[in-house]
Amino acid sequence: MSSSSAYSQELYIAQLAVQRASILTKRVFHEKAKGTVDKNDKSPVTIGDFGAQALIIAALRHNFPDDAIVAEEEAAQLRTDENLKNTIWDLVRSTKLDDAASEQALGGAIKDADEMLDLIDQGNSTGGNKGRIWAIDPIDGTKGFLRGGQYAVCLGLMVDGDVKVGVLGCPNLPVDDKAPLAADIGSNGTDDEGHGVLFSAVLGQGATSRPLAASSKEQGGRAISMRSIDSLADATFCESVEAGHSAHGDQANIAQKLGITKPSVRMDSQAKYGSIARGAGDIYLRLPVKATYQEKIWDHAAGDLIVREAGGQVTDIHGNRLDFGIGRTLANNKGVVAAPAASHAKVLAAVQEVLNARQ
Ligand SMILES: Nc1ncnc2c1ncn2[C@@H]1O[C@H](COP(=O)(O)O)[C@@H](O)[C@H]1OP(=O)(O)O
Ligand SMILES: [Mg+2]
Ligand SMILES: [Mg+2]
Ligand SMILES: [Mg+2]
Repeated sequence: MSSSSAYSQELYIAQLAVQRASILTKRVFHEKAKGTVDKNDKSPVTIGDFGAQALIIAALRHNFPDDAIVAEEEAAQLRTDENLKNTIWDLVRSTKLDDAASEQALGGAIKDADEMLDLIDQGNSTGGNKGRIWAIDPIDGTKGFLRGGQYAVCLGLMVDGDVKVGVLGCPNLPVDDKAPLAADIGSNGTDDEGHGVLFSAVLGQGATSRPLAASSKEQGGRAISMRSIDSLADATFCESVEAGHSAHGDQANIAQKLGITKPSVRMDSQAKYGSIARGAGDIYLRLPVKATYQEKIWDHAAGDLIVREAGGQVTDIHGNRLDFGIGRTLANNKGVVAAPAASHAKVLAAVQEVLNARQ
């Protein structure tokens, strides 16, 4: 991609920032006891989540000081837990990109532990449809991360509510775009040889993948696209591992209506979006379980763009595009239906039949 393309600098920095944060998450998995602490909402959050968020925000602040940031985590708990703060600080200050120039492009090291906490808290924007806003999920799929399954480091840039740049680091997905999705992908051990992929997209410029471990200087990547499926019966669909995050029963009924016979592939995180974008699966269904749950923008911004730039369509269960411009959540949307553009209407029709029958 030429350096004069729109958003080339944002893409470059976003890719490096996600690469660096992924190095930290892998270190946490391999080196640290993967202890969890309870957030108010009782979701598991590890030192990896805080550390990755600090590194990404530091990179954004250095390069784009005026941009707003919406990020999942906040530092309040670290301010009262010296041990936890120091553990994370040790990791953060010692995690660098291999290439000195790339590390420099991200602004280098954070000054001290207090600056780290302040950086983490700079992800507190309320979002909206004005100006430039980054959305960060430092570890999406924390449960997958903890069990050695799928997780993703997620970063998206929205401008006036529209996602323009999306980057997903998936340390435990196969590098090979053509690798079939294994049934055990939700808990396939470790991020060893042959694993680790970085998905990227810029609006109007297509989607790419490249090895996450590629030298951080390397630009570009391979173009990826969704599979064109002649018959939906041949499709593979992806869904959450967690039954509480999407309705497995309804999704099975939808698959049956579409004539799909292959079992669903269950995996955590936005790795689902990346997988279908490169044709390793075809459809991602996320039907609401709880009517009141509002999806978070950082759980979808990068994946939504990557799938659409790879030839897919992404809507909610009502057929509306995801609206990233109204705050930290997708309050205007319910659920997610992602499929190849040519098949999306059929998939959506099956979704609606099943949901209507539910009432
Ligand atoms: N009730 C819910 N319905 C849908 N998604 C949820 C729900 N509760 C949490 N999530 C979010 O879903 C994402 C993971 O989705 P998946 O199961 O597809 O991997 C996580 O970011 C998780 O948020 P959190 O990080 O706060 O746990
Ligand atoms: Mg979480
Ligand atoms: Mg998440
Ligand atoms: Mg998260």
